Amino acid sequence: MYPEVLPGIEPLAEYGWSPQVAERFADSDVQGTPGRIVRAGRGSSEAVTSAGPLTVRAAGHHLCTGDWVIVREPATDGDTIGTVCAVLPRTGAIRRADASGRSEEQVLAANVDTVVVTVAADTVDLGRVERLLVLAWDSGAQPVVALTKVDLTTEPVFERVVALAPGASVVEVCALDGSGLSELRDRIHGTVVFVGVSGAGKSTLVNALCGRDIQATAPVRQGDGKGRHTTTDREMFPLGDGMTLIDTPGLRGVGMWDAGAGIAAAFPDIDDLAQHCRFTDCAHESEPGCAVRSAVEHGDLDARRVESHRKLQRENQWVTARADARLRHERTREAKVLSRAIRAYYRDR
Ligand SMILES: Nc1nc2c(ncn2[C@@H]2O[C@H](COP(=O)(O)OP(=O)(O)OP(=O)(O)O)[C@@H](O)[C@H]2O)c(=O)[nH]1
Ligand SMILES: [Zn+2]
Repeated sequence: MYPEVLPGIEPLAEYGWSPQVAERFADSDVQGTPGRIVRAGRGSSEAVTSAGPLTVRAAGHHLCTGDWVIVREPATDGDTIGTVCAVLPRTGAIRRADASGRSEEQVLAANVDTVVVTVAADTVDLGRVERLLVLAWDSGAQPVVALTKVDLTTEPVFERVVALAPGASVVEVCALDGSGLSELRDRIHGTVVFVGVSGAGKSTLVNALCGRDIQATAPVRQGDGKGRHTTTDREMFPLGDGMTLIDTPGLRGVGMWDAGAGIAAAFPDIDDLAQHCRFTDCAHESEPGCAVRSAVEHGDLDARRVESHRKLQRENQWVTARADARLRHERTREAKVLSRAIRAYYRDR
C-alpha cells in the first residue's frame, strides 16, 4: 500500500524513508498519505509527505520533530493545510525533563537512529560526556562519540573518553583538515542527532559532513544578542545518503527524565559488578559486600566513574519521584473535584 524507496523522485527518501519505515506504515490500518514531521510547532507543524512539503494541523495528536505520520491532504483547493490522522509508534525518542521545571517529560526528537555525542578534545568534561551518553542510550538510538578539535590538545583524551563510553565508538575528528570525517560517516546512519555543549563543534561537524552550510544562523537581534541559535526555517535536514539530521535548539541542554535504562546501558561495567553486591539495592556507599567498591579498591574501576554514576542515579531518582508526587497530587485533586460534583448533584436534586 505504501511506496518503497524511490530515490530522487520520492521526497520522503531524503527524509529517512526506508523499507523498514514502509513496513511500519503497512502495519497501520489508517488510510492516508505517509509523511514526516520536519518541524513540530504549537499550532501547525511542517511535514514532508510523499507529495512534497505540507503544513499540517496536529488534530489532537502530540507531534514532535521526526514523527512519522499519516496525513489527510487538504480537502479543497482553497485549503492548504493537511490534517494528521495518526502518528506511528516512536522508536528512538530523545526525552528530557521539561525545561519549565513542571516535572513533565518533553520529547525533543522522534525516530532517531544515531546520537552523536559531540565533545571538544580541548575542554572535555568527563561527567558531562557520561550524562550525554545516558541520554543517548536512553533514547534507544546508537550513541557515537565525536571527539572534535583534536588539533587543540596533546593530552591523551581519546583513551579517557573510550574508557567511559563502553558500547559506543569514539571517533577523533578535526574540522581543519577533515580527518576522521569519513570514519564518522561510516558509523552514523538513519536519523541523526548531535548533542553537546555550545561550542563543542556540532555545526562545524555537520557542515563538514554534508559538504555545505546547511544551518543558516539567524541574524543576531539588536540589543539582547538573542537569536544566534534560533537558527533556520527547518529543524530536520537531509544529510545525503538517506541520512537526516534533526537539529532543534532544545536538544542542546540536557536534563534526565526517567532514564534508569539509559544509566544501566551507559554504565554496563558498574551494572555488571552490582549484580555481585550482597544487597540488590546496594548504593555502593558503605554497604558490606559491595562488589563495586571492592573493584575500586583493587584498582579495577575508576572512583570518579562510580561517583558520576551515583550522581546521575540520584538526579534521576529525584526527577522520577517528583513526577510521581505530581501525579499523586493530580489524582487527589481529581478525586476531590469528582466528590464535590457528586455532592452537588445530590444536593441539587
Ligand atoms: N581548531 C578547531 N576548531 C574547531 C574545530 N571544530 C570546530 N571548531 C571551532 O569551534 C567553534 C565552535 O564550533 P561550532 O561548530 O559553532 O560549535 P557548536 O557545537 O555548533 O556550537 P553551538 O552552535 O553554540 O551549539 C567555531 O569557532 C569552530 O570554528 C576543530 O576541529 N578544530
Ligand atoms: Zn554495591
